[in-house]
Amino acid sequence: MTAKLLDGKQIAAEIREEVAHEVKKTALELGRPFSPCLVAVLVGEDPASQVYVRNKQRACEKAGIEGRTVRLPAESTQADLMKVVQELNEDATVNGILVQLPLPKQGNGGAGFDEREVLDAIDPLKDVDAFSPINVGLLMQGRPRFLPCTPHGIVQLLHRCDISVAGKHVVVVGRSDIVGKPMAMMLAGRDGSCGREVANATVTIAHSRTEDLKSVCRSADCLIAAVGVAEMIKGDMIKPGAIVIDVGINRVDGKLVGDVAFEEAKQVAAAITPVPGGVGPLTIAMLLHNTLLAARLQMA
Ligand SMILES: Nc1nc(=O)c2c([nH]1)NC[C@@H]1CN(c3ccc(C(=O)N[C@@H](CCC(=O)O)C(=O)O)cc3)C=[N+]21
Repeated sequence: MTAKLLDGKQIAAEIREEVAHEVKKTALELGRPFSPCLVAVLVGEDPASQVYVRNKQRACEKAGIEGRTVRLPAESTQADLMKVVQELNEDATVNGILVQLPLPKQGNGGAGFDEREVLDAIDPLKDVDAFSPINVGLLMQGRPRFLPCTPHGIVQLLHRCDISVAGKHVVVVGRSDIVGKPMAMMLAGRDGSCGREVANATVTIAHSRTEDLKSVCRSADCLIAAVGVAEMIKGDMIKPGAIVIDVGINRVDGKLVGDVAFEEAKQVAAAITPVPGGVGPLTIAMLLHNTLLAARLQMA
């Protein structure tokens, strides 16, 4: 038996359609043009970041969202970047701000950028990534404003595929601020604490220092791989019949591969997300969702 493919691309298209519909509906209700505006700040010329920002721009257009990109050279200073963020905070035509990560290592006169200072400076009401301390704190307290895009995309995927993790053991491999940590909080929450039906899981956060990672992973009814190491999760690390969510986006010999050894895993799992076409497209869909939400919050 081979695993069912969880079609993130298809679900992302549905969500983007819903956002587009909501944007149109809001314009009708307001009786005036309404087009939320998302600005991505891209420092330097990292090819992967360029692709992502381009995809995001295209998705925005189709949803009736104005997508703009502010480009800064890799040699910019911290002060240059802080000034851009301040200007976008103060610009009432801008609803959402996203500073593309990672920032180039060689920037800021060779010293590198202070990423935390930049994220801390983004207006929490425009923080569509939900990386600012206020939005992280609200999520931790179970009263989120914006949900971080990748974990929220995964919640939507599970929900829309009728997969319940309530009472089940979820193992999240990876403890990043962007995916691992918020993912764990969202799935462990009470019903509705994240405004979503996917909750009440028993969650383990595993990482590079976990002893006997294989046994921990094998105990998972739902395994979420967010480590950033190509094909690290092998078939024998998966419980037969488990749900496997692959968050990895690794470029190997010009090909995109996940954190899960897909061919092995699909022989063992009940359902699995592919890479590409899994979690990645959902991240973008939830970014559009957050941009619409930001525009609404700023009207109120
Ligand atoms: N402030 C910030 N917010 C982010 O959300 C953010 C970021 N910085 N930096 C980089 C990562 C990465 N990321 C991806 C989103 C979509 C795809 C995506 O759509 N992937 C397609 C394939 C795209 C391709 O072919 O390269 C897929 O998986 O099917 C990938 C990667 C968002 N990130």
